[in-house]
Order: sequence, then C-alpha cells, then structure tokens
Amino acid sequence: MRTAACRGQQQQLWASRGAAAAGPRRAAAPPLRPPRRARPGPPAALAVDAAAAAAAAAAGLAPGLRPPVMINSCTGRMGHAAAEAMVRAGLQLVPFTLTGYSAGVAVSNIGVSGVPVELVGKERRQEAMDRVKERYPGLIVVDYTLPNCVNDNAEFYARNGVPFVMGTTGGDREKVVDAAQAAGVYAVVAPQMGKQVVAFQAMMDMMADSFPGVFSGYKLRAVESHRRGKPDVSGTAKAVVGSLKRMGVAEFKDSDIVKVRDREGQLRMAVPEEHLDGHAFHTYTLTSPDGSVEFVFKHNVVERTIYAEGTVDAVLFLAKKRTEGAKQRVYSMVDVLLEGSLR
Ligand SMILES: NC(=O)C1=CN([C@@H]2O[C@H](COP(=O)(O)OP(=O)(O)OC[C@H]3O[C@@H](n4cnc5c(N)ncnc54)[C@H](OP(=O)(O)O)[C@@H]3O)[C@@H](O)[C@H]2O)C=CC1
Ligand SMILES: O=C(O)C1=N[C@H](C(=O)O)C[C@H](O)C1
Repeated sequence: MRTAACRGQQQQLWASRGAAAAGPRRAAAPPLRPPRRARPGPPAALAVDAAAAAAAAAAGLAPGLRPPVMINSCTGRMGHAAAEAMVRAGLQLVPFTLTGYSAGVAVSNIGVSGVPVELVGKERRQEAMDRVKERYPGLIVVDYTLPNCVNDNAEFYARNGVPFVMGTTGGDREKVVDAAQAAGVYAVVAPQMGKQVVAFQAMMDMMADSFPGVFSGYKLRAVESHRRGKPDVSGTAKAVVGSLKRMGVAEFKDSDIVKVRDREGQLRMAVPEEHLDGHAFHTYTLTSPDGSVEFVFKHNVVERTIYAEGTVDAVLFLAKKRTEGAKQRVYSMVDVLLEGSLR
C-alpha cells in the first residue's frame, strides 16, 4: 500500500516535472551518494522476512536467494507500483533509480514504502550502474519507462550484463530480445505482467495454434483505453490481435486498434472516474461476415497491483533461471506462467 507520504513525494515530483516544461529546473545535480539501506523496526523486519521466505519458496529458490532489484523508474506510475510490490515481497529494493532527465532534478530522492530512492539522471547512469553492480551482487533490473527509450535501456542493461525484466511497451521488440540474446543475459520481455491477462493471452495463442483460420472472414474491432498520457497503443492488444489474425480475421493492422485516451470516451466505456489515471480496458469484438454471429472478449483492469505482483514473479523466475544456468536466456510472461512461476 503506498503511504500518503510517498504519494505526496511522487505528486511533488510529477508537479515539478510539469513545471519544468514551462521553465528551467533546479540546476544542481544531487551527489551520487552511497546507497542507504532502510532500517525497518523489528516487527516490520519480521514481516518482510516472512514475505521474502514465502516468495522465495514459491519460486523454488533457496532461502538466501532474494535478488536485489533496481527499478527504472520509481518516478513513474508503474515503476513505483512495482517497487512497492518488491518491498512487500521482502526483496531488496536498490535505492537508486534512473530517470529520463539529464540535468539536475528538482526532487533528488523519492520514498518507496519507506526506502529512500535516489534519482539518477541519464548522464550518470553508467557511474550508478557500476556502483550498483558492485554493491548488489545478484542484481536484477526491472524497466517500466517509456516506449521511446525501451531499446536504449535494453542495450544498456545488456551491455552491463545484468538480467532484466522489460515491462515497458513499445520500441522495437525484436531488438530488445536480440540485445539480451547477444549479450547472453537473462530477460523476461512482456507487455503484460498480470497473471490472469497473461493466461488469456496464452489461451488466444493456443487457440490460434489449434484452430488457425477458425475466424476466417470475421471482422475485428479492437478498442483499448488507458490513462490519458500513455503514448503508444496497448502492447497487450497488439499481442492478442496477433493471435486473432492467425485465427483468420479479415485484414487488420495494429493501427486499426482504437486507442481511447480522452476522459469523455473513457467514462462512456464505464471506466470508473477515480481510475482514469490507472486503468487498462480492452474489448475485442468479432463479427461473422453475414452479421449473424458475434464474439466479444473483454479484459478490464483498474489500478496496477496485478502487474506489480506479476513483476515480482518475473524477477524470482529470472533469479531461478540464472541459478540453474538455464540455456534459454529470453522469456515471455507466458513462459513464466507455463512454468507455474506466477504465484
Ligand atoms: N508490462 C505490463 O504489465 C505493464 C506495462 N506498462 C508499461 O510501462 C510503461 C510505463 O508506464 P507508466 O508507469 O504508466 O508511465 P509513466 O509515464 O508514469 O512512467 C514512465 C517513467 O519513465 C521514466 N523515464 C523516461 N525516460 C527514461 C529513461 N530514459 N530512463 C529512465 N527512466 C525514464 C520517467 O521518469 P522521469 O520523468 O523521471 O524521466 C517516468 O517517470 C509503459 O510502457 C506502460 O505501457 C504499464 C503497466 C503494466
Ligand atoms: O500503460 C499501461 O497502463 C499498461 N500497459 C500495458 C500495455 O500497453 O499493454 C499493459 C496494460 O495494458 C497496462
């Protein structure tokens, strides 16, 4: 659960970013301080230990195998939610996070569930990564940033030899996979981390394998709604549409997916007003050529807990693969699900 204090800090950060568009930001870059560890009191520590042991056991990990996790970026909505989930699960949150800003930042440190996390601007990311790798052996990185830096970030992690979970959508997906493969780093690359949605995605894929062309000639209408600022078309919708195309739907391009980002449109789709800033509604409607048959598949999610919890599973899965020295390096969330690694 995000505390009021954390929310306040993050809102202050977002507000300062908004202000930055209109004027210069504070110039002084914060020093790259040595990591500070959160010191929970005894009852919290016990609770965290129990959660960590349970999470590690669920992932089939030895009790000591709880990887430290660096999340980029804890300044974002999804990164922050994932970071909170890591802390809830008792994993060690690395107290540094990358940000897209290269100059000094108005807010240099944000809190995630009581862990102070220092913001690292782009120009110091290698310096920070060197320090983080040295101080946090067994590091795993999680990326929830933006489509325009997906490839640069994946190459950065690959170059540094750190396993990563790429939850960010967009960019050139093949290049993300290639970067990890070429460097031999373990990675989970998936536009969707929510267990039940991943199962739906897998089911559609299996249906396409078993019944290719079953919807031949059917017309598809795909509509997705996300928070106003999401720049790209839903990565999940693209994956599901890919399966539907294999089932034979009439000519359909990713650009035909209807992207709803306006408040009125979202309210018309029954997105609860309090979740306009955190929802993912998807509807796929298939209509037979003569209009006599209709199929509607729908998955509607509010908030981000479902993805945050799935991200913990992906991290534990990667830690396990690395320990086993698995030959396969790059995985999807469907692989994680098929292996029974989603708690
Ligand atoms: N796989 C899944 O299940 C899910 C995936 N997502 C995806 O996660 C991504 C993030 O979504 P959301 O959190 O809502 O977006 P936000 O805009 O809230 O967060 C994105 C963050 O990325 C940071 N950022 C931008 N550029 C860089 C960079 N070069 N290096 C490091 N950090 C950077 C920004 O930080 P700053 O302002 O400090 O630069 C910003 O805070 C999207 O692609 C979304 O679709 C979302 C939910 C679930
Ligand atoms: O940005 C989001 O919020 C989400 N993004 C992912 C996507 O694009 O598929 C997953 C989910 O829809 C939430």
